[in-house]
Amino acid sequence: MSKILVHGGKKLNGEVEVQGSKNAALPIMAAALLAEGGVSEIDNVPDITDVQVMSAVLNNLGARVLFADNVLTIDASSTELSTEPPAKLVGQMRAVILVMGALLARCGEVSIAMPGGCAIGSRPIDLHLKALKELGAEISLDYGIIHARVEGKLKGGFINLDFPSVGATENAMIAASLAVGDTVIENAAKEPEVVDLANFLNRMGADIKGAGTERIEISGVERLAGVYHEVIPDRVEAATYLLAAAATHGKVKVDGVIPKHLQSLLAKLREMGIAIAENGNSVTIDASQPFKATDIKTAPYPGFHTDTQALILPALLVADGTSIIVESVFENRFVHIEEFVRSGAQVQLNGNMAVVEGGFPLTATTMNAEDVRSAAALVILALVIDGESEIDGVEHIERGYENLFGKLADLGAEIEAIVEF
Ligand SMILES: CC(=O)N[C@H]1[C@@H](OP(=O)(O)OP(=O)(O)OC[C@H]2O[C@@H](n3ccc(=O)[nH]c3=O)[C@H](O)[C@@H]2O)O[C@H](CO)[C@@H](O)[C@@H]1O
Ligand SMILES: C=C(OP(=O)(O)O)C(=O)O
Repeated sequence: MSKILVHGGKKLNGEVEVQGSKNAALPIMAAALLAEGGVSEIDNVPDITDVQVMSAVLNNLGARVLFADNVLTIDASSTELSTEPPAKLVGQMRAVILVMGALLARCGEVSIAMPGGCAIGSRPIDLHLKALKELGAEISLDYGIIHARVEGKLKGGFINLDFPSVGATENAMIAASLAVGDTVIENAAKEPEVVDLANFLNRMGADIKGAGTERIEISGVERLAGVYHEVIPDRVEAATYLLAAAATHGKVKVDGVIPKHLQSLLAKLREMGIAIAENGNSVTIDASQPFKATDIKTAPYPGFHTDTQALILPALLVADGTSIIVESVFENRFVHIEEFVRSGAQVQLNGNMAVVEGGFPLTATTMNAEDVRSAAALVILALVIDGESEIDGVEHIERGYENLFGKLADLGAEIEAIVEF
C-alpha cells in the first residue's frame, strides 16, 4: 500500500504533455497476438502497471515482448502459443479478457479466468461471450474458468450488442478479423480507443469499416502480420490535468491531445464559464475567474465519459451553486464520494445520482483510494484544500498514469510520496 501527502491550496500553472492512451494500448497489445508473422512495434505506450501486466500475460502465452522508451515490440509468431493465460495475472485487470478473442481466432481455443479490474461495478462479460458465440465459439464455464473453442475457424456473424460495450466491441472486432466471412457489429461502441484498435488491425491486414460509428463491418482475412502503430493520446489523463487546473482556479496548457476526443468535457467546462482555448493539439484552460455549477450525465462516447466523472467532482465543489451528477454507465462508480465527504464535501448520494453543493469549506484529512480514477480525483481534491491531506491506496494510480505526481509537481503541486511495505 502506498500513500502520499499533498500540501494543497496552490493554483496549478504551466504546461503538460499527455502520455499515450492506456485504454487504446491494452486492446492493441491483445490484438498483436493475431500476427502470425512480423513483429508489432507499438509506439507511445505508457509505462504503467496495466501495460506491465498485459506484457506479462503475452509473455506467458509465448509471445516475446520488449518494452523500452514507451515502445513495445511484440513478436507473436510462435506456432506454439499457449491458450491458458495465468489466472493470477487475469485477476489483476479487466482488459486481459481481450486476449480471449485473439486466442480463439488464432488458436481455436482459450481457457481464461474471470478478469479483475477497478471496484466500479460487477462488470459481467456476458456481451463478450454472446459476441464470440455469434462467431461460432462454443463456451462453457467450469469452476470459474471460461472455456471457449471452435471447430476449425471462427465464422462471420451478426452481433447485436444490447449495450455499446467498449470491451465487447473490441473483443468481437479482434476475433472477427480472422474469421471466415463477414461480420456486422450493431450498436457498437464508438469510443476513440475502438477506432485506434481498428486502425491497428487494418494496418495488420484486416478489413474493418465503420469503426467510430454504431455499425462496424468486418470482412475476415486469412492472415495478419505485425506492423508499426502509434497509440492515440490518453484523453483521461488530459482530462485529469484540465480538471486539476479547474478545481485549483489555475491556468494550464495541455499538449499532445486530440481535442475532438475531449469535446463533451470541454463543452461542460465552457458551460460552467471556464475559459477554454483549443489550438491544434493543445487545449488551454484558464479557470482563474469564479465559475458556476453544472449537471452531468455519463454516457457512452461521445457522451460525458464515465472515467472523468470522479475527476470533475473537485471542480464542482468549488463552483457556485448545486450540481447533479448521474452515473449511467457503471452501477457502482461513486465509491470515492464516501472519501470526499471526509473533507467536508457536501455531496448527497441517491442511487446513481449525486447532488453536489459548491462553495462549502473543505478541510485537509486522510482519504483512501479504491480505483485508478477515484485515486486521481482524491489527489485533485487534496490540491484544492489548504493544509496537508494524506491519501492511501495511491498504487491504483500507477495502473493508469505514468508520472502523475511528477507532472503535477511541474505545474506547482506539492506532493510527497511515501511507500509503505
Ligand atoms: C480497459 C478499458 O478500455 N476500460 C474502459 C472500458 O471498460 P469496459 O470495456 O469494461 O467497459 P464496457 O463499455 O464494456 O462497460 C460498460 C457497461 O456495460 C456493462 N457490460 C459490459 C460488458 C458485458 O459483457 N456486460 C455488461 O453488462 C458493464 O458492466 C458496464 O456497466 O470502457 C469503460 C466505459 O467507457 C471505461 O470506463 C473503462 O475505462
Ligand atoms: C475503469 C478503468 O479501467 P479498467 O476498465 O481497466 O478497469 C479506467 O481506466 O478508468
